[in-house]
Amino acid sequence: MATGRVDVLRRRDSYNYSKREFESYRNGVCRGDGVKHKNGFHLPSNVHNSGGSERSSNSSEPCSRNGKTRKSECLVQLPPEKKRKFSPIIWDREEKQVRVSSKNRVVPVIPPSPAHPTSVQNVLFDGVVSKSPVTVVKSQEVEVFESSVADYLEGSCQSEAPADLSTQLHSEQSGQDEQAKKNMVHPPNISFSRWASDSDSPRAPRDIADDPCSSPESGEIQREGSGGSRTRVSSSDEESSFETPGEKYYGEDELCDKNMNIDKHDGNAGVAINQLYSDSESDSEDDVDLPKIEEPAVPMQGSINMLQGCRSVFEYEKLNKINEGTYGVVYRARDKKTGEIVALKKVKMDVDKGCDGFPMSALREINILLSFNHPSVVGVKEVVMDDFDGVYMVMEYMEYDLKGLMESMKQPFSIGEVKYLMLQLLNGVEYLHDNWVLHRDLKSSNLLVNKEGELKICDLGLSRQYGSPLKPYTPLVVTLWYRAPEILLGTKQYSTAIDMWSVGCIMAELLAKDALFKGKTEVDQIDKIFRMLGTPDEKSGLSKLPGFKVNSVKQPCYNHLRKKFPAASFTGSSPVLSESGFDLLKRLLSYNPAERITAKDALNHNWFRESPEPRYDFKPITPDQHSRPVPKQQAV
Ligand SMILES: Nc1ncnc2c1ncn2[C@@H]1O[C@H](COP(=O)(O)OP(=O)(O)OP(=O)(O)O)[C@@H](O)[C@H]1O
Repeated sequence: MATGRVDVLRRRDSYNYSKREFESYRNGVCRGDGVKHKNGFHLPSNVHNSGGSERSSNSSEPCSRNGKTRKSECLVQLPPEKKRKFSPIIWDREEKQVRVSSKNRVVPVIPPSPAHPTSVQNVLFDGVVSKSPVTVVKSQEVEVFESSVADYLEGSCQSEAPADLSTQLHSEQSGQDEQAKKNMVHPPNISFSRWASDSDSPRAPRDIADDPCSSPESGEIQREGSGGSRTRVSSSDEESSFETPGEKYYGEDELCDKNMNIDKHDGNAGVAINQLYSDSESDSEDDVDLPKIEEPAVPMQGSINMLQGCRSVFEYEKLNKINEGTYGVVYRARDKKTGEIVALKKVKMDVDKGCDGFPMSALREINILLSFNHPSVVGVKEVVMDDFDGVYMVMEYMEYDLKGLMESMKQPFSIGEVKYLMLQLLNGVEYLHDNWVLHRDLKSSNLLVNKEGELKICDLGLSRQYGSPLKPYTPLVVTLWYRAPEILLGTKQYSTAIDMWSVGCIMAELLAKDALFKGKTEVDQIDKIFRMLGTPDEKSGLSKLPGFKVNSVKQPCYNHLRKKFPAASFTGSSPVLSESGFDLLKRLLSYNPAERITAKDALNHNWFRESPEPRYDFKPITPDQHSRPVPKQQAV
């Protein structure tokens, strides 16, 4: 067995240990060793074992979720693994694999030989068979990804091609690229089959959700180019029901969207979204001469049966509009059959044209969220459509977003509450990063909280799998406040550290109930950062970046940050932060991306162990931020 595989297994075991605990807690599993935590996230060991205000893990606690007893969940459950629910990529150096598609096609996956260590044939996106040989010697991850994207781009979706894939992986530090590439050949703690199944068994048909069109690697989203604005319409009073066939409806944005869907896109949404559910016809050449494998009659547990196609949005009753972002309008709705309250995010069709006119951001978000499975990442249950090719993501409903929650609070969160929220956030970010996904738009309004106090990351429209080229944001659309200095200063190579900077900004915001750096322009933003954190020195690497020369503020490092978060406050006007807490904040806001703390290390930071301990019993007390009374005419 290759070293890489051993590392994988070791890592997987250690993950399952913590995951078992938190999943069992979340699912209300009645038995299990150790302390269970409300949102099932990884905890530092001595926090684990501490009692205090931690929520009870009493074994007699009824198994319940959302107040309903679920007998089945009282059984011992196998912990979900730290991987995607299904995978767009098969990486396996060990064994031959077959890929099964919805068309009963089987594509052999040829393991790379030492002579061809980077065979592209071992990487297949569903619906796209790798054809392009790759001869340049690069890290395996870079190569497989690059070839897949290239193949994808040869197909039906004309997305922007990556320009320089070889220099991206983990290489924020100039001069370390070579080492980074070497590391990537046998990366420590990185699986060669990160997304593949444990068993290396044939891929199940559910994998077809990861359609080539929906591949997050397949094109760069530039919000600034989208023409969309980031104006939010919060909890609009305007109510409108989903139009059923033969009915008329008058909701303003629905009318707009309807016209867009019909006139501008001519059904392309349907084409694109159906590609999430069934194999593309465009690769039909691969159907030839391939042996068939029976599809399992019953979909695997926890999976979504992608072969069924999209259900209709009319399965849901719209209750009210929650919010509107750049890429979607989010509604609160009720499942007509089960009565479950859900959030429906209607994809805006006019923001960016990715695949067949369907917004690439939405394809990415759908693809990633459908395949992800983590308590701190918002769950997407299914994708539904209306009669006008309007596409909706059906998500678990969350009563608050952190920004709105803070706005409704008179006092900032307590330190224990901040710790609990930070632990959940870090667990979610760790999961994204472990699955090679950069969120790239972490901010308080993209962190949802439910009435149980569970925090979940949402809005993965800008996210992408790293290893691909990443372009700097521009100030026009994406919120500046959480943007890492290296991006502001024009770096073209960035990685997970950009999310960690955002996490640092969020930590400060949670403590102070106010955003840390509220710049109006990119220059203003970087100026505010430098004034607060000091002028970066040579070692930070920032001074070499193109944008650095415009900044002339000279400040000693981190002094002002400490003033804002003092160790003690006699007036009570500033949020108090211990040495340890300040150390974590400083490391999150480290100028040098290579030195910026990772999610994993942050989770093990001493701050979470010291008193006061995280408030696991935290529940927001403000009324449901996203709900509205249901108008009579819409009642079931
Ligand atoms: N599952 C959910 N439950 C409740 N509210 C949600 C849910 N998902 C999103 N929202 C609300 O809708 C808002 C917008 O959602 P989201 O960020 O996904 O849309 P977007 O168009 O991608 O926004 P952005 O402009 O930030 O990119 C969120 O800030 C939140 O208030």
